[in-house]
Amino acid sequence: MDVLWMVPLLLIPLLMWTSGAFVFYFKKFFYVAWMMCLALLAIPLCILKSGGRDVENMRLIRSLVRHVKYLLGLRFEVSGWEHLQTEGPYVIISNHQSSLDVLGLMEILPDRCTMIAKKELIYAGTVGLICWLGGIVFINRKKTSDAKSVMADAAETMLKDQIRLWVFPEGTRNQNGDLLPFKKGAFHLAVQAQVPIIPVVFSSYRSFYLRKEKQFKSGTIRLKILPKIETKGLTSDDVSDLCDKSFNVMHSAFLETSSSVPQSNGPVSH
Ligand SMILES: CCCCCCCCCCCCCCCC(=O)SCCNC(=O)CCNC(=O)[C@H](O)C(C)(C)COP(=O)(O)OP(=O)(O)OC[C@H]1O[C@@H](n2cnc3c(N)ncnc32)[C@H](O)[C@@H]1OP(=O)(O)O
Ligand SMILES: CCCCCCCC/C=C\CCCCCCCC(=O)OC[C@@H](O)COP(=O)(O)O
Repeated sequence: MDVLWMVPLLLIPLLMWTSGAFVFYFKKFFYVAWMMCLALLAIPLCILKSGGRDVENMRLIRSLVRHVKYLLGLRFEVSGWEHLQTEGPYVIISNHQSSLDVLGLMEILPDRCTMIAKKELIYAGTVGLICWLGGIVFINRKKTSDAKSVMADAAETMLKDQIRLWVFPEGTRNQNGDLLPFKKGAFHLAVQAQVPIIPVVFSSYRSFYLRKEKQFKSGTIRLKILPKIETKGLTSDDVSDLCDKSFNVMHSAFLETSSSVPQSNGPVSH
């Protein structure tokens, strides 16, 4: 009889464990904490290897992050690898749904490639420091003139140091099931440096990850690398057309890959 009162006590954690919201918070917390720990490990390794801020550190960061997808029950299906076989600098543009995008980015990140990010990221503890060591270019989105001049410098550095840059042209995270209109920075950057743009599309996360509904199941993400778009000979007058053209190819690819995303194939939590 005495043990009967323990039944609800045992049921509560069991119910929490099987509830979607618990799994959501647990996986989110684990993801952030694990990335923070990995960054802590990466910091001394990067400093020992390159002595400080260097795009080459991204190789090490990439190799340390690759296993994280397994821990979260995520799978990537990549297509269009051949489009990344382009010599020299280029600008990669992709849609941006969540901080989980970092996992897909690290799946396909080419050598000598770093990112453009909001400046607030530098304050994200060990992750912020590893972003700085990896050569990430920080911009102040609230001050367009500052952001433009940082990106103009980045165009010069790309050519001088043979660096590739990954930009999220939506300018913010977006999980509304479609793409946001693109900001122009990525296209000015590519035109100023006269380098090609390689569009990359992540399929919708909505079949396994819903922030508002607190759902984070196992799932498959399709990553589609699209053919490069040349910018040789283009000027700032062509930026709007280039932006529209890039949006259109990515939008079609987003709708196509997202409609055929397989449902979760790992253990499903409700
Ligand atoms: C082991 C380790 C574990 C841990 C491992 C961690 C790994 C580390 C992974 C990190 C991963 C990072 C992930 C970060 C993800 C984000 O931080 S996303 C947010 C930051 N990124 C961005 O915002 C990029 C996209 N934004 C842009 O490009 C925007 O254009 C800018 C530059 C911010 C400007 O913003 P805006 O003023 O709101 O934008 P916009 O309407 O485009 O431009 C206004 C005018 O300026 C003009 N303009 C814009 N840019 C330029 C330019 N560069 N030159 C000349 N004119 C320009 C436009 O043409 C426009 O003029 P009109 O054509 O209308 O006449
Ligand atoms: C205040 C700085 C941001 C706090 C970040 C918390 C620490 C994150 C720790 C581990 C996650 C590892 C991946 C880190 C890269 C996440 C990049 C990211 O997704 O930044 C958000 C930015 O794209 C758009 O921001 P907004 O949605 O416009 O706002």
